[in-house]
Amino acid sequence: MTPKPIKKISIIGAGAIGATFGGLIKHHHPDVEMVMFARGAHLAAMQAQRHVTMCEAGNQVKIPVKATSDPKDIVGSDLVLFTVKTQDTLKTAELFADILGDAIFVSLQNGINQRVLCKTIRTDRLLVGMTATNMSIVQPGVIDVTRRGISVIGAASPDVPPSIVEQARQTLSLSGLPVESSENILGVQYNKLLFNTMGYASVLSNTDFLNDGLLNRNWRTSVALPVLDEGMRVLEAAGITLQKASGGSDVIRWRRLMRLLSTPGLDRIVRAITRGPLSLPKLVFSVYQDLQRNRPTEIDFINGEIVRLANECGVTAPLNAEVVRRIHEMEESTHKSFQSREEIATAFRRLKEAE
Ligand SMILES: NC(=O)C1=CN([C@@H]2O[C@H](COP(=O)(O)OP(=O)(O)OC[C@H]3O[C@@H](n4cnc5c(N)ncnc54)[C@H](OP(=O)(O)O)[C@@H]3O)[C@@H](O)[C@H]2O)C=CC1
Ligand SMILES: CC(C)(CO)C(=O)C(=O)O
Repeated sequence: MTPKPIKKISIIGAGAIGATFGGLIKHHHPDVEMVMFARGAHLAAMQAQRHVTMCEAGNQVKIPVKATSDPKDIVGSDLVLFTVKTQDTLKTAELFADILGDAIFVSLQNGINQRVLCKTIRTDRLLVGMTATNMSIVQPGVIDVTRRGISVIGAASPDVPPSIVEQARQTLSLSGLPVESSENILGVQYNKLLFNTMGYASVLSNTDFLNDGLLNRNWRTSVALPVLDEGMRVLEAAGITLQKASGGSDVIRWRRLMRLLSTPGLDRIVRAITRGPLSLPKLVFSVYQDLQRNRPTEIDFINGEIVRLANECGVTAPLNAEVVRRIHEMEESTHKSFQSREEIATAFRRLKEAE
């Protein structure tokens, strides 16, 4: 069967990630009908201005979009991109599930959301994915395109015909962002999740993960490597095979690299190179963005997912549990005071020794 052409696209949760994909598709393909579902001040700004502003490397573009909060506006969509935070997944999906018709539904969120989405969304239309892009809402209606990374999508179950996966991939690629598909999307999602377990641990000390975290021997060997090792042990116990995206981060390679960096003197040489022309990007993790905005984070679905899986398999994950505990503590405190890298490294080293 020839897939239906994509004429109308809706973005449910048109925040940092969703508005970027939606905005860029509309920018490059003005004939596509683009509907952005958002809420609060961000929705109000897009409605008042009738556009979303995208900033990238000092340039600004204003892209005309229809912004709404009325679920009925979804009717007739050929593809729906779902980009709410993981904790909002079920209640948001339920608002739209009965009126999606034949729309292809693509979740591009962190976490393993298919478990929840398959309860409400047609399984023959349900795709999930991961994105290694990095974006943020810098003010209502304004998105900063911080990093154009790869995104990968795939069928959440064998019910989805391969032609639908390919059509979704081609549609999201209209944004100009690289998008590929994978037959082991669960492995891709967990690969990214493990990367984020280390990244979110770096948020505890407001550490620039690549430049000051991985290249700092004490933090790397006391926090990043043990958190990753623990996650990998849990996934192995759960029988999950990791899969990397082409050009994307591969946690198995990250682990090898981190161990290699412990060769005497090597991290100092790498640091000297990266302080020069080969500087590493500064990632602004979404957990950090949420803490800054006094919002609940997705920590329960990332480091917390490792803890959940560990419980399910009868093993333990105390380091990931500690990241979850500490991030929740920060969510609850009014002053987001970070501890130093050294304090966090000492606390995690003690925890590891106590195992
Ligand atoms: N930002 C990034 O760089 C990256 C994010 N991700 C993942 O992508 C997903 C989306 O993250 P991100 O774009 O940063 O999140 P944002 O908070 O920027 O965007 C989500 C948007 O959805 C809105 N929303 C929530 N519920 C509804 C609803 N019922 N109706 C309409 N709008 C709704 C939110 O409103 P409100 O603010 O009021 O809650 C918010 O504006 C997350 O899973 C995140 O982990 C993955 C890689 C990178
Ligand atoms: C690693 C990153 C920034 C995506 O590139 C992310 O997934 C997050 O901030 O949650």
